[in-house]
Amino acid sequence: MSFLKNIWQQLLGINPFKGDMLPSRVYVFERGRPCLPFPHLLNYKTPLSIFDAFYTNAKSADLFERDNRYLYVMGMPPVFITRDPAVIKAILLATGDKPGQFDRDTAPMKGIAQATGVNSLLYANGKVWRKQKQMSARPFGKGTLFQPEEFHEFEKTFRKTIEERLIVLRDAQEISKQKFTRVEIEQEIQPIMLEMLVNNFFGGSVEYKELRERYVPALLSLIDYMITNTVAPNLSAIHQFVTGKHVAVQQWREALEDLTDIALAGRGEKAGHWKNFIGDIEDEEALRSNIRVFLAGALEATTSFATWTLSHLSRQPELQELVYSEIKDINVYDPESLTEAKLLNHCLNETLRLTPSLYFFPRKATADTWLKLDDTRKIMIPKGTTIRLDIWNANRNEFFLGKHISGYPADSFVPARWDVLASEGISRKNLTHFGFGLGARVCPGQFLGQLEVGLVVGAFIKVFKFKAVNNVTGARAGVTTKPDDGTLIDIELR
Ligand code: HEM
Repeated sequence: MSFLKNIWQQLLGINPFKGDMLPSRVYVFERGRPCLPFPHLLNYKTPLSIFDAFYTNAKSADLFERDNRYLYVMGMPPVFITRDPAVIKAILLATGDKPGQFDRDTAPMKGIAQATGVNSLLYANGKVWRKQKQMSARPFGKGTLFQPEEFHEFEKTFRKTIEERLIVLRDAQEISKQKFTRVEIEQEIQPIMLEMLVNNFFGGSVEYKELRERYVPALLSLIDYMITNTVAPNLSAIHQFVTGKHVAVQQWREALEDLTDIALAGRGEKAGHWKNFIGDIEDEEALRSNIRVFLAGALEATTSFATWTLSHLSRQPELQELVYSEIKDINVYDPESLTEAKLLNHCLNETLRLTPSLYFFPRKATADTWLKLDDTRKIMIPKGTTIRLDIWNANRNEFFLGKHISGYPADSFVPARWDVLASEGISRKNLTHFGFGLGARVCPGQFLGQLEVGLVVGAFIKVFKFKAVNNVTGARAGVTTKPDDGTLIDIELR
């Protein structure tokens, strides 16, 4: 029935949305766009261009129509893309497990779920998600992680891990007798991030060399494979069969399983953070699913966050020096010191705004849903609509975050904007950027991630001055975004 209704509306050009303002339509074939407005084998590696394809021909004088677009074809429910922060905020706050609320659309994560399991906090919806959420609320919450004893234990072990790895880089620089060493810092950050999670957070025991040589490459290849497998599962299977790649895929999966075992090993003696996972775990497989997601997801997201911060700072030597003078005498990054390191915090916040790690959030409308955007405007999103919340473009939306509000253009990296906003009484609480999400499905790892990234970036700035090699760095987008040059920088000892 809805198929016929959709076809009917599509042929007659009837807008399926209702309300005080309506999204505008995108057609499959239009001129002047960077690519087709859906992922296929030729464009799936450049998802940011797919979003651009939605907006390229949006010429309406009405801002809402330019920022909110839909594709409506072949009797399928509409695909709705928005870069409008007000709409994104309303949808995030109306996402959850209650009847009629928006669900996470799991379609873009099908490949990921094949490797991690379907019961994880990331993939599940409804009751299973709620259970997982309850299980992880305490151990990942700010109240637990930032308890003085808990915090100091992590801060110390995290810092030790980071210092040990930076010493290797520093020694290499000293031995070379060169003023600068050129490095793709992303490769150095990845194993550090995994080490902090597996050894320090979960109390596991794995050698750094093994992390670097086996686990990081295996996880990255598996993530890449999972993305291809989501876009074109059948072609991917044929490709594996012909090239013999299935043997490699099997090895990557085994590596993820082995690392999951290592992370789980400390559970019996309540090592690392395991003491905070209270209560009986009824579903062991669901727990394993979550650990797999934490390992792969945290490696991706924290690396993205840290590399973007270093990449931005590598282009602003004066700002780098200001952050250095702020933190040079800080030896322990306890909550007080971290709060005092205001500029470092602004840099982290600005990084996640301008170059968010998770660049889109997928949602699905489970019912015809009326959304209230503010006191006067509302909009109805029809049941079955596939929703893509375009965080990358929303976070740089000039109208919401630009010069007239924050004193600086929205598409530039200016940590000082957060001072301007604060002086006007606007904080992250009321001026949303979506770097860690919002609402019920907000990132459970945000405090852990923020702590890890703050420590890595702070420690790095204390040892090195660094300069970008390339004048301009674009974004590479897969599961997360990263600087497309691997964060290629020249580092110099302080
Ligand atoms: C520091 C870098 C990180 C960033 C920028 C980040 C970002 C995000 C964002 C934006 C979401 C919401 C996605 C949505 O609404 O669709 C999310 C969800 C999630 N994150 Fe993170 N994350 C980070 C670190 C971590 C860490 C360290 C963990 C775990 C150890 C983690 C685990 C998760 C999980 C399981 C979800 C799904 C939550 C749910 O659906 O209820 N993240 N993350």
